[in-house]
Amino acid sequence: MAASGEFKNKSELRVFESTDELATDLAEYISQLSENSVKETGCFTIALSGGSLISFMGKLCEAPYSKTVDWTKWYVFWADERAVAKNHVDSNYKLTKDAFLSKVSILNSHVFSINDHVTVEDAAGEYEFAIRQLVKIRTVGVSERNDCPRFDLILLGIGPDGHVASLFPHHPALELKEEWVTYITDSPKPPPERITFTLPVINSASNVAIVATGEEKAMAANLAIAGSNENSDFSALPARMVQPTDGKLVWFLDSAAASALEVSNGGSQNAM
Ligand SMILES: O=C(O)[C@H](O)[C@@H](O)[C@H](O)[C@H](O)COP(=O)(O)O
Repeated sequence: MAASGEFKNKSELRVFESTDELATDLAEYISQLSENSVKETGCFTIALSGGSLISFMGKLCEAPYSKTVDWTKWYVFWADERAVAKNHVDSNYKLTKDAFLSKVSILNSHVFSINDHVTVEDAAGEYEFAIRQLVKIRTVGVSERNDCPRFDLILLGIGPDGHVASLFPHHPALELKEEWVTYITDSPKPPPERITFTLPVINSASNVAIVATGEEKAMAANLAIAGSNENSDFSALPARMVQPTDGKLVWFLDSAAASALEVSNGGSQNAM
């Protein structure tokens, strides 16, 4: 690890010289969270995003994790999903299945993908209903603060514009307080129709990890992590609004994505 830093708001920054190093540390981080959660609650609930993030899950499919992780206790969700057929090249389900799910022994009945035969609005409503049922039977934990589902880990990517999941700058979806899952039909990043977790759900997670690699993410990562409070328009950068209430946020950056940050080695920094 090239550098790391703890911030006042309990978030942590990990910077890596290479994406291979990042993927190795990410696998260890996820494996550890899985082990702790299975010990505590008997299961591990993880929500994934799309994009390059999934390519960094490959190490989890290799030794030692392929053998040490108790995959039968995993429950997999999507923090956002495109409203396309599950076998479509744009589907996050397809992306995750090809790169990860097809290589580990997670039970099919523990994988919760969206209904791709209905409208995006209905898909969002059905997805939220399914999660509400799983909270009722305590498969998914619940936040004591606001009855939101409390996922053990939500894995997010970040766009050059600072979007996370399918929550884009200045979008009304950022304001939602009651809904757990919503839908958009105007995504600036194609395809246009998507479902997405809302911020209350993301910020109710026990752990959130944001993974960013490449120069094109450097500005958004810097603004989100070290942006000055003068720029109080948080809605301009959804990634800055990821502040888990009773959870921990860890940033995984390669050196290119961290290139706009001045992070002293191991030093602490004022974050957002
Ligand atoms: O479905 C999506 O498009 C994603 O969930 C989205 O939030 C993605 O994670 C970021 O856009 C980063 O994508 P890249 O890492 O591929 O740039």
